Amino acid sequence: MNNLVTVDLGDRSYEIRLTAQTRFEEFLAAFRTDLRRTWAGRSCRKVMVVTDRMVEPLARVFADALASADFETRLIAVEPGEGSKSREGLNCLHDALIDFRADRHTTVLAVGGGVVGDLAGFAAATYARGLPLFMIPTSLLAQVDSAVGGKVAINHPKAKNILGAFHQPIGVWIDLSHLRSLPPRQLRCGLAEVVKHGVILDPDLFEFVERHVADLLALDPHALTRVVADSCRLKAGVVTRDEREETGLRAILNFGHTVGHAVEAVAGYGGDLPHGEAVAIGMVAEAELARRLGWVGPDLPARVAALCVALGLPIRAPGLSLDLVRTAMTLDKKNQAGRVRFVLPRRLGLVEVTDEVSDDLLNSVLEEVVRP
Ligand SMILES: NC(=O)c1ccc[n+]([C@@H]2O[C@H](COP(=O)([O-])OP(=O)(O)OC[C@H]3O[C@@H](n4cnc5c(N)ncnc54)[C@H](O)[C@@H]3O)[C@@H](O)[C@H]2O)c1
Ligand SMILES: O=C(O)C(=O)C[C@@H](O)[C@H](O)[C@H](O)COP(=O)(O)O
Ligand SMILES: [Zn+2]
Repeated sequence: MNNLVTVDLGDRSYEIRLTAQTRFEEFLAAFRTDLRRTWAGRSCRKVMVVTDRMVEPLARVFADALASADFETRLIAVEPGEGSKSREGLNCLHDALIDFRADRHTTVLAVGGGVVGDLAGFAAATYARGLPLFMIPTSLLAQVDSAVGGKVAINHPKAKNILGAFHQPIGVWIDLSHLRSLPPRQLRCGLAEVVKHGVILDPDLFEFVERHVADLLALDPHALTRVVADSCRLKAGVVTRDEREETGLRAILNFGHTVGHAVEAVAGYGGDLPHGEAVAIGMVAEAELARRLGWVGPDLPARVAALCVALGLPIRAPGLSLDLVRTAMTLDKKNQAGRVRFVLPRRLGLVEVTDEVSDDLLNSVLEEVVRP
């Protein structure tokens, strides 16, 4: 087990630990260490384990390990998929916490992908004004992105993640062996966010993914370790400097997401366009916007598109309504004074936030995205 990275946020700092195979004594020791750092966690005797039905068997193993270490545990499994990141899903967790007689010393343990992490995290942020949250991300997307940085949320039917909070975990436990059961399509979704990290911050990471597509899709441990470790470090570096997206720095993590979140919302949560695929479509569209603005030459959008295709990710969302996609963008959280903002590349490894994309330019790029 390696301590991968410390997310340095003063008294809310936490460790991201990476292992190739969980040893439960090590997990329990790390969990206890992390609990001791928080006032509520110091007296924690109860743990609410939140998972989804696909990941439930794995979550049960962690719940059993905690029970054998004298924690009173309760496990709740939501339906898998984006549809659970909803007000109904949140109600279900709040009801379970009430039923469990959770108090402010009860810890929420999220075991699952980004949906479980965001949903359980928002339940933890809102119950009794904030419970300690520990994350065990089990999808690649959650390991490289969503378990890091404290954004927790549910969706509104019209806007992704619009009901949410910043609520940092007290610890993150990443076990690469959990990826063995992950469906290949979900593995690809995680790689989309890795490509994003390469484009916004790290040309070496981007080129590494270009060279190791087959290894990554085959779950080669060295290739996986590299992309998970680099992604966590890169994201932690951004989050420590702009935790709440106040200075604008954190917004760079939203490359591909202005278009991505809009097409995801219009396609319908729990439909056939998971987040990672929507991000791939969004990155290709936004790289093309940068080209048409003269910010980059043709090479960068071509490489982003080629890499997404090589990874088996879609780069178009044929048949979606352009009008609905435009309307969804009006609810993007980065908007200011009614203007839609984009994170666009200047070169590989460098991006800039802009609201200077004309309606005509945006429409012409989106027409290609949605063309049947
Ligand atoms: N908070 C953030 O910073 C942040 C960052 C990126 C994405 N997100 C959010 O994350 C969500 C997407 O996360 P995701 O891609 O993990 O989707 P997900 O949570 O729906 O997981 C994808 C599927 O894989 C299954 N699964 C997960 N781990 C598994 C495993 N080890 N073995 C077998 N099956 C497994 C799940 O049950 C689910 O069916 C979106 O809601 C997105 O908005 C949040
Ligand atoms: O952590 C961030 O900040 C991100 O933007 C990471 C994104 O990959 C992630 O999808 C996040 O949930 C988007 O945040 P939002 O504020 O645009 O909802
Ligand atoms: Zn994302």
